[in-house]
Amino acid sequence: MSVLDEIIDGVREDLAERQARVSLEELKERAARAPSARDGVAALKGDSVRVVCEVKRSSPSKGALAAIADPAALAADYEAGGAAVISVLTEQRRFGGSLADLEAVRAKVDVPILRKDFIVTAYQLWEARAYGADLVLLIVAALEQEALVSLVERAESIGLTPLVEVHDEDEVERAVAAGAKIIGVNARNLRTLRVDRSTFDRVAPEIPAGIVKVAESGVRGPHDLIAYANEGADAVLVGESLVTGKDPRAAVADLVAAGAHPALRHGRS
Ligand SMILES: O=P(O)(O)OC[C@@H](O)[C@@H](O)c1c[nH]c2ccccc12
Repeated sequence: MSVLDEIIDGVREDLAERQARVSLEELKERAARAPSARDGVAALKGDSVRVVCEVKRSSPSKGALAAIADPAALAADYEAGGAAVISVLTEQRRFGGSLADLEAVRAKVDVPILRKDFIVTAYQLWEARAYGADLVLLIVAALEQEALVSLVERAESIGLTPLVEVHDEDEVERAVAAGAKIIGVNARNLRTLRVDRSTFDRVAPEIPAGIVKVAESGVRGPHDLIAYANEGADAVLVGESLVTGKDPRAAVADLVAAGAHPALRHGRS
């Protein structure tokens, strides 16, 4: 069984527990009271390269990264540094996240928030909205095509912007067929957990113009952002290097400044 399959098995067990505790009706009522969703597409596309900053305590490949006692304070630092979107990992077993983290971050920042999890059912979309997310990650490798199509539609119908994650050319085709407006190319293969930064350059040319392109994983600093931008990235998604660094606010500001350099405006659609 691949790591991805193992993660999803755990996600389904935890999900079943929450579903037994909280009805879909309750979630929908809570979602109706949540502030309306911010525009995820607008946040990720513009003249400068946008920076998505992730709240991530641990990962299957590296184990514990950072304790992050106060995820909202970290998110506020990200926002002050110029983050366009904040990604909150809510998967518990491997990434140490929770919906409580999402709720805490929502209460603190104004920028759009991405719920980063392994979403396999519409119930999780309602959770995302109920706890204040504006975008949701949908991982092509984790979903049958029919499920992907219906989750993209359902997410949009409740105001969420899906960020559809791919690892190769075939998955781009599936993401496009599902109607993705934002495609994230993850340099970390979720089956092997290996990071290969050349993935973006190989896969991004298959993404049709007009779809927002996000380069995910392996960004260590401004030089990686610049490389991804030169390969056509509209945005980058950064976790580990921010949560393990000394000054996340300054690190984000450095990335944002690099992404605002006029020379990078060429080549992006
Ligand atoms: O920590 P990094 O290498 O900067 O990567 C962040 C992000 O891309 C990574 O956390 C991620 C990308 N896709 C995911 C899917 C599920 C969980 C996590 C992820």
